[in-house]
Amino acid sequence: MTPPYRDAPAATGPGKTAVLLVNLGTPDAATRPAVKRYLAQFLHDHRVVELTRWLWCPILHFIILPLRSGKVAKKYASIWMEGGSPLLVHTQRLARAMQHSLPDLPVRMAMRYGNPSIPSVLRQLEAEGMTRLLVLPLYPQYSASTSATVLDAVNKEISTWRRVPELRFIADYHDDGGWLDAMESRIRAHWDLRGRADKLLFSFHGLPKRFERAGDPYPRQCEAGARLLAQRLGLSENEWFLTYQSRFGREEWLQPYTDKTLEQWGKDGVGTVDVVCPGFAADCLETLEEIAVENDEVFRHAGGKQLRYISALNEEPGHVAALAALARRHLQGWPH
Ligand SMILES: C=CC1=C(C)c2cc3[nH]c(cc4nc(cc5[nH]c(cc1n2)c(C)c5CCC(=O)O)C(CCC(=O)O)=C4C)c(C)c3C=C
Ligand SMILES: [Fe+2]
Ligand SMILES: [Fe+2]
Repeated sequence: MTPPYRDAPAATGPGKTAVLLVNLGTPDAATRPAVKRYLAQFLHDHRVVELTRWLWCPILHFIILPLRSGKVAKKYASIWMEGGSPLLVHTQRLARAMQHSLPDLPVRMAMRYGNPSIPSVLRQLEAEGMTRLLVLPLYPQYSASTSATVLDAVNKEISTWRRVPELRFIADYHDDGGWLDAMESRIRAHWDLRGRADKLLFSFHGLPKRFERAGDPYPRQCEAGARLLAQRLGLSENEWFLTYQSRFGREEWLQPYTDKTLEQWGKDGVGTVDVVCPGFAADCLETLEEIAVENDEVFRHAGGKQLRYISALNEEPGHVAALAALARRHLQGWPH
């Protein structure tokens, strides 16, 4: 029987170290079929939906994909940029800027779901002679549903290679000094421009509560990072709050929920709120639409005056410097 391994490309030099940035992924177009394709790949990942196939597949194929894809495509259309989905555009710009900061090795980006896929980018790097790989998932806080599944996809691809690269993986950077500096500057820059709101809300993507009970460190890392930022910003306990957004399905997710909190604050007479989403390295549907549009409506409808969304770090220089320094630290001891 022929072994299932791909031949190693002929060695052409001493081997290369490469950095791979990975983000979640996004549809190729703001259309129903493209969103359906993307959601189907995403929601078949067992790290994301931990249900047995026989139970989940009928729900996914007959209820969720048909009902959700069109609705979500319209939301994507409302935030689409000239170069594509904001998540893709900002991740591409970030990777390009990081390449300038790390000129002596290739810096590439891939998406866990959709394009450019992890296998396609890894094969390109392999063809260029890559023998050492640093994987940096663009998630400051570790979760099995995000960071771990990136490693799964890398391992799945290289499990078919005869010569696998040496591998390093950055699991999280929620308390990294450089990243905290960048986040702090981002918030202060917003305040310099628009003044301080009555409250600063740290809104993180949610997870099923079940994941926390199973030992996922994500909520602890969200809390630790938000507290460090609040301290750096000199905020007292009643000036900031942490919530979780983007609930999916009927079971309980991490609480307190962002939308319910904003609704209550609107009713309680809180006038203005600044919302920052430190879990999102790049702006995307969950920030530009869910926070800046949907939750703004929730807040104002309940009586609030104004919700000001503080944009993600995206490709801004402080973010690039922080991630380049983080990568350099993890590359120590490797020739490049
Ligand atoms: C179904 C369960 C989901 C889990 C668990 C989950 C965790 C999780 N997601 C992010 C980051 C992003 N999620 C985004 C979109 C998105 N997330 C889910 C579901 C889960 N996420 C869905 C179904 C979608 C698609 C949109 C929708 O149908 O509502 C995005 C935005 C992508 C974009 O194209 O803009 C990001 C980013 C994290 C960090 C996380 C766990 C910590
Ligand atoms: Fe299926
Ligand atoms: Fe998500």
